[in-house]
Amino acid sequence: MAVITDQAFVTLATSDGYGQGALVLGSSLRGSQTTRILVILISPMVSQRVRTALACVFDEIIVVDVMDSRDSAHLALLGRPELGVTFTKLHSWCLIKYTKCVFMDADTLVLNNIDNLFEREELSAAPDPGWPDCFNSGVFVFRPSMDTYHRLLDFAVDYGSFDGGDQGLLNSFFSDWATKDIHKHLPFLYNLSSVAVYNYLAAFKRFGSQAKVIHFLGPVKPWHYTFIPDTHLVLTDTGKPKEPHIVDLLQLWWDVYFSSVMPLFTNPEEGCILPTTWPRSQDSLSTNWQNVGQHPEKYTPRGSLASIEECPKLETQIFGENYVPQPDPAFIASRGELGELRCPVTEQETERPAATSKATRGEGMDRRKWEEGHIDYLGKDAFSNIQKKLDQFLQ
Ligand SMILES: O=c1ccn([C@@H]2O[C@H](COP(=O)(O)OP(=O)(O)O[C@H]3O[C@H](CO)[C@@H](O)[C@H](O)[C@H]3O)[C@@H](O)[C@H]2O)c(=O)[nH]1
Ligand SMILES: [Mn+2]
Repeated sequence: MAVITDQAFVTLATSDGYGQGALVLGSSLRGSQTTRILVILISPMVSQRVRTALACVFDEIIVVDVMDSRDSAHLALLGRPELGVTFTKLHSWCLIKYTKCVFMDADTLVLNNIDNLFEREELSAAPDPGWPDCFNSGVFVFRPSMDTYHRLLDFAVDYGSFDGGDQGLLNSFFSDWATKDIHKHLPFLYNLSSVAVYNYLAAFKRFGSQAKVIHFLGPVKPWHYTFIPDTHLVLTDTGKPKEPHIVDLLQLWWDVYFSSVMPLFTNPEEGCILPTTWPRSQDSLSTNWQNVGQHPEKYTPRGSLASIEECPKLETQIFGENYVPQPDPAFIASRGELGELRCPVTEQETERPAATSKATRGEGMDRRKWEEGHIDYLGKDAFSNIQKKLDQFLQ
């Protein structure tokens, strides 16, 4: 299986939590037998322990500065105060030693080989489930280019992002995505958001088994749940299982975590235990995926891990010779406001939703309820209230 060295899957983790997600994503990509390089951008906040595990899964680990939109007004509208740091994704365009890349959020899981995405052009992405004329920025095909990188930063300074995160920015920048070229529309199955279960259950039941990538979009991520290995049960924060299809999706994620990621942490002092084979999508993930909606006992337990290998020595790389990790000083001088995009390292670590302030937690919960289809039409979600919010926003 020849590796194509000028093309890469790229993900991002600015904290250990998202690092866990990235480990599952990377393992699932290995399981899909991809022939592309796996790259992760991390912030200096990611712990050594998680970096060591990441080095077992990813070909290249790159430490980058965190960029933050610090756009609390728009992020509040989204109910996700923590997402300003997703501007850090923009660093992906600096990976110019690759000619083409596929960016994937750390909360995605690959069920089947998706290497054919590299046949697509920049910027190809799937529709966002909340507003399908926008693309979701959790999975997208792009061409690294310092020129595009600087133009994106420029654009961010001039116009900001309508949602405070990278998705708003990228949709404004690649603004003809919705209408210009249908080849740049990836099928929804390449970025099947778990909220689709609530949005359109019938379609999920009809087409869901063909999914290639699951995206655990929203404030509560798979690593926020508790997984009981003996029973393969996923528990929510309230202790009760959620909607059965969501539990099935979470179990897919946890199966990969349990079989491929946990062993990486078994003995961090003496290197880690590597799975001899990554679970292959065809004979494991997909089998379980076909069983979605069935009883949990139909899940095939993952094979046990046979041999112990030394974890490859961690090589944290800063970008290659041509990489410019920050805009050059002249650029900053011409754009004093660029400071707005940066935030000191100590402020980068985002907390899981339970640890956020009461006010923001309230907004997060509202969004979550909304996403789960529990909409308070007569109360706070009444049209008059939404209209008020829209008016405030548009002013
Ligand atoms: O503290 C953080 C937050 C995010 N990320 C990375 O940024 C991605 C996006 O954040 P995520 O929490 O996955 O956002 P979503 O819930 O998926 O929300 C949507 O909105 C975001 C902001 O616009 C977009 O980045 C997402 O692609 C889009 O799906 C993550 O997967 C990570 O790779 C971090 O590393 N650290
Ligand atoms: Mn995401």
